[in-house]
Amino acid sequence: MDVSPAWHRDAPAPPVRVVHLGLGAFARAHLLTYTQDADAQLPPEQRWGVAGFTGRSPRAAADLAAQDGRYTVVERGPDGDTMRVVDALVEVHDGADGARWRSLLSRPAVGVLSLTVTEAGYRRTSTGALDLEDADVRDDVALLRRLVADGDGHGTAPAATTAPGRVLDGLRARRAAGGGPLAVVGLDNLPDNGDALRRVVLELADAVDRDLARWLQVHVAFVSSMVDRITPATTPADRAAVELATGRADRAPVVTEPFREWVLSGRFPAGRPAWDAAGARFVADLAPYEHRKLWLLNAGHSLLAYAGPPRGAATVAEAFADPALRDRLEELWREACDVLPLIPTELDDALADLRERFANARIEHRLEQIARDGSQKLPVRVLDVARARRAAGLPVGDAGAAVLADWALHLRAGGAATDPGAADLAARLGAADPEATAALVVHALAPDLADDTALLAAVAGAVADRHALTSS
Ligand SMILES: NC(=O)c1ccc[n+]([C@@H]2O[C@H](COP(=O)([O-])OP(=O)(O)OC[C@H]3O[C@@H](n4cnc5c(N)ncnc54)[C@H](O)[C@@H]3O)[C@@H](O)[C@H]2O)c1
Ligand SMILES: O=P(O)(O)OC[C@@H](O)[C@@H](O)[C@H](O)[C@H](O)CO
Repeated sequence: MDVSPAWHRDAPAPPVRVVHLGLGAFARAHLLTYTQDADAQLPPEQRWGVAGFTGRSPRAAADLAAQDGRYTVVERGPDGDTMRVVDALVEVHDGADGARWRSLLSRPAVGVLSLTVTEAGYRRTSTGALDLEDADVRDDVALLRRLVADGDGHGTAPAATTAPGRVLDGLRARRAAGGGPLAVVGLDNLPDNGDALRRVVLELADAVDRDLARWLQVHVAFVSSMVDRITPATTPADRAAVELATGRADRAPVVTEPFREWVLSGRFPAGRPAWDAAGARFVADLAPYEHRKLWLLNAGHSLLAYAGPPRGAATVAEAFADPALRDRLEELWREACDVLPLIPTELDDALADLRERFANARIEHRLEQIARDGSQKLPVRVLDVARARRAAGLPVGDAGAAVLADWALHLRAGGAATDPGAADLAARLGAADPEATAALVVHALAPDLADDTALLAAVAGAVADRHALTSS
């Protein structure tokens, strides 16, 4: 594809050493800025160039290819914007390009495979296992069995469909080519995302070829990471603002907040960018960091996403400015802090940051975006807190229970249209009474808590309160 002269590089592109799946807004605002900053002091040939593949639609690849992978990151603070061009993305491809995917992942020089494919992209059941009943997963099993049987290293075969399928296909090609060990890094909002990936990829490998599964266990390190940077979907107004400020039409800018955080845990057997030089932290125990992020920021987002729209709010900042929602949010945060094993000052600092970040009205983070796929998000944002409170012998958190009630109402109002994982539940909710609604919701999201009478009563009570409000 012809690259517009406005986007020509000033220096040669670095070699590909990271392959990334999921070229969404977040990867562009987070992984790629950390990688660029990590490489800043190195000559081009020693840098870690990133090859990006789209997860589903080819659109982001087409937009970015026209700019040689370069794009503008707008850091939008409460008082103004700063803009920078990111150069770390050196190749962009449609994820359906199986041949290029296999070829890059076969190279010994590629040391990292990273992913941002959304929570739903892991294709897990409610127990965290790979959903082997999923039709796309079944198709991937058949494709991968054929490829293993053919001994096809790169080939012209079509790409796998699912993210676990693509990861396994790339690793299969790497093994066939003798490409050596590799680190696979998760950057989605899931606790222990590296382990979640390991599980679905290994379960898929078991279904495809046991030898391949054994090779993975020895040669592939799955790295978990907690990632944080609020990055809404880019709007036409964002693109217009970038063109006005830079004089250059950008088809793929991202708008993000100034704040960013990355904490990783795991091994990198084939090296990695010096992300620590850019502020990332490497720790032995990631759990407290990811719980802090998921139980405070992400759970808070979900609360606002389901409770905000019925009160007229469309964005995080609008919902955060509503005193009633703000009270509920502070209560939700107290319930989570009760079971977060961090020192009080660290929690206070995180909450102070969150209050500032949620209040940033210049970041237009739409609640409808956050509300999608609640069936995948609420288990790790809200139900894990309920579990932790139960294990600690603490009373059920009413603010957490109320999020589940609001979600049930959101599904009844058509929310399952953007949450395929909740379609069955939404069909069963119908006109169920509060007790039946609570039982259905808790059973769908956390079967292990289905006998928790206190939780069921709290959710039913919150549903009844909402019914009373709408019928009064
Ligand atoms: N946006 C944020 O503020 C933010 C912050 C922290 C973490 N994250 C994580 O990053 C993920 C992506 O966020 P985003 O803002 O880039 O979203 P986005 O909608 O811009 O991009 C989503 C990406 O995931 C891919 N994808 C979607 N569904 C998929 C599927 N079923 N299989 C494979 N790939 C799939 C898409 O192709 C796209 O590349 C989030 O779901 C979250 O887990 C986002
Ligand atoms: O990106 P999602 O869809 O997993 O969730 C929406 C938000 O809660 C989330 O993106 C946050 O903005 C993000 O996790 C901040 O780091």
